[in-house]
Amino acid sequence: MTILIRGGTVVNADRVFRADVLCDGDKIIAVAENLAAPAGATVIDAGGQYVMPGGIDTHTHMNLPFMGTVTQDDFYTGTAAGLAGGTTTIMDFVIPAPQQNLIEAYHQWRGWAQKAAADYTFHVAITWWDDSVHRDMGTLVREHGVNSFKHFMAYKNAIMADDETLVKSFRRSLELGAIPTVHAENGELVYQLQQDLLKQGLTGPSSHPLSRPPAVEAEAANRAIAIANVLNTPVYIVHVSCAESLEAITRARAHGQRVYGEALAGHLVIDDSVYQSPDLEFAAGHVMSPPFRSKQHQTALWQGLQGGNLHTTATDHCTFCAAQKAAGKDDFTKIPNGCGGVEDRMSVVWDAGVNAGLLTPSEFVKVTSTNAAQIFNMYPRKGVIAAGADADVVVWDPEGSRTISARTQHARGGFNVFEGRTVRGIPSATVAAGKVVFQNGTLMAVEGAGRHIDRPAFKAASAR
Ligand SMILES: NC(=O)NCCC(=O)O
Ligand SMILES: [Zn+2]
Ligand SMILES: [Zn+2]
Repeated sequence: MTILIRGGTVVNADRVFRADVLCDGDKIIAVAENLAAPAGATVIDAGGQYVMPGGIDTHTHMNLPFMGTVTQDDFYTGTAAGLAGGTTTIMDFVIPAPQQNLIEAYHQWRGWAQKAAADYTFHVAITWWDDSVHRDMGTLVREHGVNSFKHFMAYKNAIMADDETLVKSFRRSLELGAIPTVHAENGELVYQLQQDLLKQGLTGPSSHPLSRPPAVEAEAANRAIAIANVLNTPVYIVHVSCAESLEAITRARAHGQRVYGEALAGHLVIDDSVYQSPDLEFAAGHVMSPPFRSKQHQTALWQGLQGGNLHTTATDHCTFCAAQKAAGKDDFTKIPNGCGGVEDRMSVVWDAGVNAGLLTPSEFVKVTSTNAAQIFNMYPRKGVIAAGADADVVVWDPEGSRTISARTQHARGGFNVFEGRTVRGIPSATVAAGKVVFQNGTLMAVEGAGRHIDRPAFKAASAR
């Protein structure tokens, strides 16, 4: 398929310029003014609109078995929803059960992802440690295109990585040229605070944020950063939600440490008042970890994105329906943690960031696509509008608007944390791997069209 996107303004992370964009097969082949349409080409008129690299959501959980249940969105429905919102690549997580062989888990997730409508790639979680994990990390990096490993510092008695695992895995990641990433919350503290709250009879969702205050997150962020500093590894902190974690990142970066931070669209615009709702289904629908915080923390996160101490935006898309959330109706610790957003991130960040004057269009591209591609070694295949890059392109209508609702979303779960929010700035067309997959409100996602994106190590793997 040949596609000419004509008359738009290309927005890359480094500059904004008038150009047409010609795609052939799954690649962009030319970016220049006044390109002629080849015979048979599909022409998209982008007059007055922006033409940007497809969004990369660095943090999703499709088809995730978690807390005794499985997320509502699988790799097809979740990636299709992303395409409707301008996200053309997701970075999902292989999360082996404790003692599960890493390679077996990797193939399990690859099997589930066969359905994906958009490109995908995997971080692999290190949830336990022995010699086979050390060995299999090498195999994943050398043979399976994995260059990032995830560590849950929370979820005690489940997938939590202790300090021994963190140290050994960070060291192994360095050896392999992979980047360690962390969910930074002190799992022991969370567990003890949860038990205290339950003993006091505080069993509802309003206890969820009380069991995970900012200091719990900051302790883990500081610990991960300290371990990375001693071992001389980079580290990427997922879903940074509070000022204290951001301060830890900022301080480390000021001392020359290579620390990266991710902000979630939800944490940027939703505050913790949601947990006080008398509608317990609504409050439980917002239970995710780390929890939504006060407005002061939202302001700090925006400053982090503006100042370059936070680098990516993601969603942690992890959808559970009301019936699943009801597993915790008598005990908030049993509410499956997770919220959606893959369909909404680009518009939410544009509306609350660019329209509010907090981000320029180029900064928007940086934090929704380019930085992710660079940090996780997919650049310049992804993250830029340039000849040779993948034909993942969003035609962005800065004046188009929509009101977000679970009633009209493509994602499953029947709930949306952005419910009722009207956003200005929406995709008028999404091109993924050289195919028009969304145009003027119509989704044309194809099950199975997504591809696994191999991400090479950051330096040649040793012969070990
Ligand atoms: N974030 C969340 O609450 N659920 C998904 C798993 C995780 O990322 O911690
Ligand atoms: Zn997490
Ligand atoms: Zn997550």
